[in-house]
Amino acid sequence: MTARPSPILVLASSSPRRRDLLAQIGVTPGQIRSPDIDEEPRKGELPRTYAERMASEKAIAVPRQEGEVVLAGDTTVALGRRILPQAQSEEDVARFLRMLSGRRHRVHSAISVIDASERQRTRCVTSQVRFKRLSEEEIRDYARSGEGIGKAGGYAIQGRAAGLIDFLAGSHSAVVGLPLFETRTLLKAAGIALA
Ligand SMILES: Cc1cn([C@H]2C[C@H](O)[C@@H](COP(=O)(O)OP(=O)(O)OP(=O)(O)O)O2)c(=O)[nH]c1=O
Repeated sequence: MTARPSPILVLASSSPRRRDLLAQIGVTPGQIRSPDIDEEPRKGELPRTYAERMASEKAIAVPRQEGEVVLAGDTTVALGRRILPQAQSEEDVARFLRMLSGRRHRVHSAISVIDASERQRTRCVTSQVRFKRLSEEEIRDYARSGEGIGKAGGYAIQGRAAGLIDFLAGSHSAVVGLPLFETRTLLKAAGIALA
């Protein structure tokens, strides 16, 4: 019996973080394709359901050729039932941090993999994060750093925000953008060669 060649991995993401996270577990995608989907939450949609739907839709949205495996992800920051979107400006970052200051919030990080036989599997990891009680000066300094712009919830745990976070339960890699344990498991199941 001849061993089947490992399929080509397509990363359906425009996020450099997701590329770096994959590299951390020794995976280099053969192709990177940006998904273009409507990211507006549905009315009353719960944050976890939204994260799963986004990851699933991103995986479906990119063009796929025979023999390719597609991986997509979505990281959603939630305060109760409320979704905090990607911060677009320093003002957004400051506003989100004022909301997050001193209380726990959840980060839902979903991944979705479509394997070469078109089977799609989606998983979601939920982590809890708490910022210390932030002073107005800390909030302004962080917002001014620009780090939180383009990030869900307006912060980056892999950056200087780590110095303001006093509690994390769950998966650090998931908060950054990809739950690496679950990612490895799904990629293995899809036949991607992994160490
Ligand atoms: C909470 C948090 C989010 N983020 C980032 C990861 C994601 O890039 C972004 C969440 O937005 P996503 O919609 O998950 O991803 P994206 O739009 O950047 O990329 P794509 O959809 O093409 O894959 O926030 C961090 O880098 N660090 C953090 O601590």
